[in-house]
Order: sequence, then C-alpha cells, then structure tokens
Amino acid sequence: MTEPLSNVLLKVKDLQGWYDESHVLHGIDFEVRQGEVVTLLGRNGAGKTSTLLAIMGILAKRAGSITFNGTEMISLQPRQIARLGIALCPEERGIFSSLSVEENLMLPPRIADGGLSVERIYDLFPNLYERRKSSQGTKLSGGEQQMLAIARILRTGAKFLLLDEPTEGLAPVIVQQIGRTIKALKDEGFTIVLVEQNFRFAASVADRHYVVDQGKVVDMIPNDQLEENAQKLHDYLGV
Ligand SMILES: Nc1ncnc2c1ncn2[C@@H]1O[C@H](COP(=O)(O)OP(=O)(O)OP(=O)(O)O)[C@@H](O)[C@H]1O
Repeated sequence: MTEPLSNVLLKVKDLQGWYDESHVLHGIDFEVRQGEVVTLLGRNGAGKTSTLLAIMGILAKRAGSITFNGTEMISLQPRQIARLGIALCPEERGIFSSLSVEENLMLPPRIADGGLSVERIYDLFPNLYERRKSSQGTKLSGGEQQMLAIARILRTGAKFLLLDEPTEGLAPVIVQQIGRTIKALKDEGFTIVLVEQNFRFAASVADRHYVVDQGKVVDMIPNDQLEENAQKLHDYLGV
C-alpha cells in the first residue's frame, strides 16, 4: 500500500459510515485503477457491503473522501453518483419476477453513452437469450438471476461496476461462467470492484485484493503475491 498507484479512477480515503447511530465503517482506504478488477475480502460483517453502499451514496450517513475520476462524491446523492458512470449490482439482485428477462433488461435508465445493446447482452449471456421471453410465473435459476442482474447494469452505460457477492449460492459451473463474464468485461475496459467470500473465485479474476476487517481496510495483496500471503489471509478471513 506504500507505492502510489498510477491511473487511479476511484480513491476512497478514511471512509466512515453509519446506520443511524451505529458506526460500522471506521476508515476504509483503497484505490482502483482504470481497467482493474479489485476485490474486497473479509469475514461476514466486516463492512464490505456497507462500503459499496457508501460509495453509491445509499449508505447516506458517511464521511471521509470518495473521489471518482477526480470528482469528490462524499456529498452527492445516489442519482448523481450513478450519473458519473458507476453502477451497483446488489447481493439481493433485485430481479422483478413478474417481468420477463427482456422486460427486466429494459428497466434501467441510460445514465451514460455506451450502454450495451440487448443484442450484445445476449452475446455475453446466451442463457438469457434462451430465457428472454420467460414471463410471469417462470422462475429463473439463481445463476440466471445473477446474470440478469449484471446484464441489467451493463445496459446503463456505467463502466465502473460494483458487484456484491455475484457467486453466492451458485453451482461451480455457473461460478465459472460468471468468472468468464467478468474477464470479458475487463477486456472491454470495464473497471470492477468485487465483494467476494469465494476466495478461489476472487483469485481467478482479480488483480488485487483489499482485506476488510471491522470496518477498516487492513491490507492489500496483489493477486500474484497470494501464495506467499496465504497464511496471513487465512488468519484475516478465518477460513
Ligand atoms: N441495515 C443495517 N442496519 C444496521 N446495521 C447494519 C445494517 N446492515 C449491516 N449492518 C451492520 O454493519 C456491519 C457491516 O456489515 P456489512 O453487511 O457491510 O458486512 P459485510 O462485510 O458485507 O458482510 P456480509 O458478507 O455478511 O454481508 C455489520 O456489523 C452489520 O451487522
């Protein structure tokens, strides 16, 4: 963490956050460069989801500094933050089960130029193409819901994506598919912050990992230095 990073797109500095009176973020510091995939790793309750919510302004009671492309966002509203080209794919996915796949895809507002067309979405997610007309009452699998949730934020034109535990509860073959999608998005120039519990998955897609513990970032480990840091990570994560 000592070496300054070049080409920094998101810079989070001494981020504090509260749910009412409950102080849960106690000094989150991390940086993300253009085009990187970076993970936030940590035990349950460490503050990873809250960090994503604070970046989006959804956790409104926050302090410190969050700059994106040089713009200070700490006092901005979620709507204004989204318009800078940042999108969150929440853990609960937020799929409307009464709408078809295609109707779900049509929901998000366009916040920037360059949102992916529905055709391009179907190229990236062939399963969604097959299910596009599935409508009311048709239940999508967990993997399909996750893909739809990611696909939906790609429609907005956001190029900076916050993904909250996209692999949670999914079968290994689907996890692999999501890994391929994340790599494809990186190749297309997207920048991604990933909250993950699945450490093997995180290692397969990310450039760097930040460790979150009790509302603070306590370490940064480049992906190519994971092996020599395995014991340390094991202690942090309690795995
Ligand atoms: N809506 C809420 N109201 C009050 N406290 C909350 C709320 N959501 C989370 N917290 C608390 O904030 C702290 C950080 O939780 P957070 O969900 O950010 O952790 P996390 O690292 O994402 O873990 P998990 O993987 O369990 O989601 C925890 O102590 C949690 O109990």
